[in-house]
Amino acid sequence: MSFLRFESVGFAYPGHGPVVQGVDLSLATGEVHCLVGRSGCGKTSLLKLAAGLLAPTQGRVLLEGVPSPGGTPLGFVFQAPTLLDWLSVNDNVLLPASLQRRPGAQDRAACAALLSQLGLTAYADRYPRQLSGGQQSRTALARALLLQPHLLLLDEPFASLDAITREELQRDLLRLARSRGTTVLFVTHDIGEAVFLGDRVSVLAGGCLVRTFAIEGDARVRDSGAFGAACARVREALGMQEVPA
Ligand SMILES: Nc1ncnc2c1ncn2[C@@H]1O[C@H](COP(=O)(O)OP(=O)(O)OP(=O)(O)O)[C@@H](O)[C@H]1O
Repeated sequence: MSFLRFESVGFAYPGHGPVVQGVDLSLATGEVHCLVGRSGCGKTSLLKLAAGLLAPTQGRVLLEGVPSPGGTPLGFVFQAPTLLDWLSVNDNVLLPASLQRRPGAQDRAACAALLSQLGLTAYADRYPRQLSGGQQSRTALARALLLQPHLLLLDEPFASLDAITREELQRDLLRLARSRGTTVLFVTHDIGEAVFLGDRVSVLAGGCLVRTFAIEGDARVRDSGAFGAACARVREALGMQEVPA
């Protein structure tokens, strides 16, 4: 059984034409799947359909075999870190637990472990305005992982970061997702980011899934020829022309 499955999924916002059409896609448990596509092609809408924040107007979205949202715990990281200004890093990360109950020792231990794994321990008592962009993104990632979600949905979470910080966070994300067996659906505009992170990369255009590529072996190693070739295949599927120097 696939972990997350889109079956002939279509979606239209009320009073508008379709923004997602005929999407068939299955993610295996623990898979990191990247969605790339031009602005407005329906990536965020597809993430929201996976989360059950939108209901398909055609087809169905199944999470662990039942229509989403079912009982599967999931985490969502948005493009902007969306931290609460008036809460410390520690309390921002604990928020998903605080919304359900008074955080207990187990929640605090999970929070401390995530802060440590993401290099944030020294910043636990700071407020979001006292953090760099990368630290804010790490805090948002820690918060999304607090309740050990089975599915992590990320909508261009590192888009505003500089290249060095972005690469560090990509590695942090992969390390944490792999060690926990978390299934990840990651939206990005950045082809290199998609090829580096994804076990598979899907290309979305005009709300339709046009191609899915498996990324294997050396294709995951940045600067390798195979990585460049995989990026070129994705670029071609996006209909992007190579511009001669
Ligand atoms: N609430 C809404 N009501 C009507 N149309 C919407 C709504 N939200 C998004 N859209 C439209 O749906 C289409 C797909 O939007 P979506 O946000 O899914 O695209 P995207 O690929 O994530 O874009 P970007 O990369 O720019 O974030 C766009 O044309 C957008 O204008």
